[in-house]
Amino acid sequence: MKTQHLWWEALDPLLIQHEALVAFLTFAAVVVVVYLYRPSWSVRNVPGPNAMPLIGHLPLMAKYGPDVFSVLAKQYGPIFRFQMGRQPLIIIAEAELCREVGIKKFKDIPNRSIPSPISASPLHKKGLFFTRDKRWSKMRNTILSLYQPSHLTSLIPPMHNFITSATHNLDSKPRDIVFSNLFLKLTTDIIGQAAFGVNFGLSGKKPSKDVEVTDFINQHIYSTTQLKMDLSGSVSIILGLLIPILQEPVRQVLKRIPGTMDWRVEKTNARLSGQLNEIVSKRAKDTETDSKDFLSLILKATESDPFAKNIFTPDYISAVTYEHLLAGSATTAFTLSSVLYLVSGHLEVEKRLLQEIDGFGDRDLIPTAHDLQYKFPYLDQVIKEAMRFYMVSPLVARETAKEVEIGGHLLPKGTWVWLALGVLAKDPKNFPEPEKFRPERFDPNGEEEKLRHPYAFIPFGIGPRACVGQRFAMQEIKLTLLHLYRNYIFRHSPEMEKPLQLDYGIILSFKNGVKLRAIKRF
Ligand code: HEM
Repeated sequence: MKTQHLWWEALDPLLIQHEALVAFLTFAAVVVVVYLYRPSWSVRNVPGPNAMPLIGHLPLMAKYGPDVFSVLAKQYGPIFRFQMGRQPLIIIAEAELCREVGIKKFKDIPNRSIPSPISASPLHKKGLFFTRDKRWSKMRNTILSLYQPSHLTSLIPPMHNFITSATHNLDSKPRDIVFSNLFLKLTTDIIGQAAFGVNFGLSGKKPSKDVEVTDFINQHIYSTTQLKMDLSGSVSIILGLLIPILQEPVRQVLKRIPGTMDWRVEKTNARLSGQLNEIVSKRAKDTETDSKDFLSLILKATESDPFAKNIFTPDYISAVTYEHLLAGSATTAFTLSSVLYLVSGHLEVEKRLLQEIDGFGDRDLIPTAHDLQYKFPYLDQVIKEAMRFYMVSPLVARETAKEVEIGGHLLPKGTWVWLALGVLAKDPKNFPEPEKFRPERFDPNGEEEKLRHPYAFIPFGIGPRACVGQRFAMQEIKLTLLHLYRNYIFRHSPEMEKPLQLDYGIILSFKNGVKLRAIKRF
């Protein structure tokens, strides 16, 4: 007691002497506390677990992994608060509320929030995904016009060529094939051709020797895999999660220090942007070309529409073309791997699928876009069920543009509202026995499908901001599966873990790949 007294007594003159410093430190501490707690304070009425200072609910993420939002939805209901570091997210885990956010109140919630891995990367920020308001709607309208059914139909022959070449003689390969890798190469080749008019040559029989292309792809893979949403990203990305105000200044310092991850990411993105800008400017000069790739079509659209020209400056064209490579490869590859993995573990599904596919006609008959859309109803159900079972993009982001009421809670302008598509897909109210792989649940004549809420299954998102590449992806997925099952069946490799481990990045991926054996059909 006595010592404590002396301690204070000794401190007194010091405090008086440094009155200004003490006042400043107290003020700074208050500012820090207000800064850290202000966002969560503004949504404190939304239910949710207690958050730890600074890291929020990240430990819950580490504890429950991908299931964290299902666990919290059971405890806190269809709308709850989850604290990603300092940033609160309002998670929506019910179909009707998703409709409210994505469609009914779209005018008040038109944009996506920008997570910390993206905010440091202009290349990723200038794509359709993260552009906002008027610029987004103009960009989206121009892009949508390029996805007309006639254009998609014209893509079938090149898609088919890539598929046959990538899946030729699979049974003669080493016994286990890592299909997740094979599909990533195939889908990158397909989207590379469709977006840039460039054959990356990753999946074919003769891999490309073109150093520039290989370099570009390597830069792309590095840049993409660094977009982490947990605490394993670069220092500036982690700070962006915890203390966003420090992200940019720290990134500016670290990007100049060789050897840091921020330095490597900066160098990679600069190189990638440089290569992209070069492709765009070369193509812009090449006015004679009648190429139908996405880049050429955008350049043509900007020539005929002065408004589009203002919006689509070369940096935005590069970003949006590159975004196609990013958005259109890993998602589609993941879906293909999921289908093969799940079907090969459910032989009754495989039997019905093979019957439908064999019934289409001769093995060499290439289907039209119309055939793909209408002549494979069971294949449709299998793909949907695989996408439900492993939802590649289990969360989609939105941000309120003004104060708005959702599910009885008033959310201020700037609130991050995320739709938990993955939770909806495993909700037994809409999908009885959700852990069972049962494609028949999507049979349009079945009771389950008829009773289900129309927005319970939305793997491509919802409303005006839903995926632009949906029809492209479905065409590619069906064409690939049709070709594969005409020629092979697949069996799990004994080397593969059960159940499959998943990895969380910007989207989901298989941690150790999907390893299968291909058996030739005669
Ligand atoms: C199985 C394949 C795919 C899945 C599951 C998927 C899923 C999604 C999801 C969930 C969104 C967010 C939607 C929302 O916020 O409501 C999205 C947006 C987007 N996707 Fe896809 N996608 C796939 C393939 C593709 C392909 C092949 C492309 C390009 C050709 C593409 C390009 C885009 C773009 C540009 C956006 C942003 C749209 C906007 O903000 O206006 N996606 N996708």
